[in-house]
Amino acid sequence: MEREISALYEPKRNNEIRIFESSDEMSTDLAEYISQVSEISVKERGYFAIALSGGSLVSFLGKLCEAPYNKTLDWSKWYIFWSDERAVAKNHAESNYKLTKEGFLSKVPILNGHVYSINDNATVEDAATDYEFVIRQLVKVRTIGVSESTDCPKFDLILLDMGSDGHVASLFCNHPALELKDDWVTYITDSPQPPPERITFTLPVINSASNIAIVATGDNKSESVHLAISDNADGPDSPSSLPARMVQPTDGKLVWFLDKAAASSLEAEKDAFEQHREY
Ligand SMILES: O=C1O[C@H](COP(=O)(O)O)[C@@H](O)[C@H](O)[C@H]1O
Repeated sequence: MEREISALYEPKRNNEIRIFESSDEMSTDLAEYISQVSEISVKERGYFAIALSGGSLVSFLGKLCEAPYNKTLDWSKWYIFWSDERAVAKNHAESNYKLTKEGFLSKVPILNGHVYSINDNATVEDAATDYEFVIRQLVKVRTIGVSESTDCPKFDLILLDMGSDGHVASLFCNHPALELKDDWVTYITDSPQPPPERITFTLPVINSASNIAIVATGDNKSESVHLAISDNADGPDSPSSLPARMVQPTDGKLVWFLDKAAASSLEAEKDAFEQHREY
């Protein structure tokens, strides 16, 4: 059975799909996954540099704020970044900082000095330049690792939430920002979803991470999940029409966290993969 399915579905190296029956199960497994990655990073490097995103992902971080993780994790070694931010004040309803602060950061003992939010008091261009500068300083002292293959920062974990159109961070379909090779952080002023101005990690930075997790929930994301994951999907015509498909770690590992609705278009895979099966 497994052999038959792998003929239908071409596996990609170092990718894994996890499909969950309920939000509660996803939240539980995501907490365990993040906890394991953080413990390995702290053991190997002395730090855990994690980049967060906005969207529904944040609601799945709740279990990390509870026992046992709130007591057992070495929170003093956590360094927090954002894969993208909207150009709004930090107390604005559309701010990714506000979302993650209220849903996660305010509930765990992470040191304030380790929280690297994106400047909401500058133009998007300046905020992107400043953020890249800060990251460069932290790479120099190795609080953030460096990728030997790409010379980019090597975050221990980048958590992404895929939008229904297949965007990740603030990298939108067919946007020129997807082509950037040398910048680590960039800005856009024409986001197809409000607000128009945003700051975002570029693909080289995302793909240089040691670990990338993409969360997608709901049946409005199922077609994009299918196009992003399956080599058997028709289209997209060019990779940039589906940014999530361009997320492919250079040396790291990618894990998809899907609920059943988001996984519902994975026809070939659906029969083959129970929860936590690797492909
Ligand atoms: O605009 C954004 O959207 C995505 C996905 O959000 P969702 O509401 O569809 O779950 C998010 O990952 C990204 O960080 C954010 O800025």
